[in-house]
Amino acid sequence: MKVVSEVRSHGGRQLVLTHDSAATATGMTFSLFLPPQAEQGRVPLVTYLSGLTCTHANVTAKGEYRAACAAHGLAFLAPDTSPRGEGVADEEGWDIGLGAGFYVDATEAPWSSHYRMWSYVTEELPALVATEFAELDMDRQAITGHSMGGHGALTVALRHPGRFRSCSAFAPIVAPTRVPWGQKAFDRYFGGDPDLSRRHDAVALIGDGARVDHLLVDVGGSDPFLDKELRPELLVEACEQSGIPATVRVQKGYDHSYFFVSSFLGEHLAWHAAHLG
Ligand SMILES: N[C@@H](CCC(=O)N[C@@H](CS)C(=O)NCC(=O)O)C(=O)O
Repeated sequence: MKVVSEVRSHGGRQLVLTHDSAATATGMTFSLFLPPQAEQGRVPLVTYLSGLTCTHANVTAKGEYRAACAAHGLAFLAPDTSPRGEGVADEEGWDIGLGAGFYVDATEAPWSSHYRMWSYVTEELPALVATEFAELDMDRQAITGHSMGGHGALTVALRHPGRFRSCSAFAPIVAPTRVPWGQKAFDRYFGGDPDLSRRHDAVALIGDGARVDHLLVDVGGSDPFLDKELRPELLVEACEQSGIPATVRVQKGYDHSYFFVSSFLGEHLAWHAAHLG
């Protein structure tokens, strides 16, 4: 692992790091913010999964999370959204391939050789940061994400009961098997395999019995993707039917951008901090 950059911010350390990933068989870059409290002892970790077209850099530059992380003593981990580099498959369109890994392990060629973002974010990256940063308390973790990353956060939390004390999301794709972005991705990455697809669909997972303790979700009322791609009402219905306590808020006038995410990320971090103790 190599440090690409390190800067002081809000009394903490904002790092960008790179390493060779066994999961994706590529180099991978991620960012990690360590709050000032990490200099005195171990701090909880919030993982943030980004949306379509993003790298680690979008939230790191535009997420405005550092003040809240420093106030609450939270570390903030932001991985990339796909493998990149020579030999990594891509296809025309920003909703597939590079920047659009959908947090799954692809089974179909040509994607399967590198697109293994599920293994990367659920196993390899947490193990790496746990080894490299003794100041992280991996028994106190939370997860959140935006859009495709909201889908990632929900599915990762639902399939790892007990690992995350809290899960939240911004404008998540809640039922990828039922919307164009998800259908296109699962068609390419899984050849449309219905069982694999179902295991990466938050609403379907809840229907099949997966649970989290509680959820906090914000969506923008003026998000152009709301009705066609995000469909938060399906998550509300699934949570009502399954008894998952969920706060799903429609934020009037907000769109899908980082102007929306950054407006509520501080509130989400305060909510995570309350659960992380
Ligand atoms: N590129 C698409 C938009 C894709 C998009 O909105 N991506 C979101 C996540 S789903 C994002 O965070 N984009 C990067 C950014 O705003 O920095 C378009 O032109 O309509």
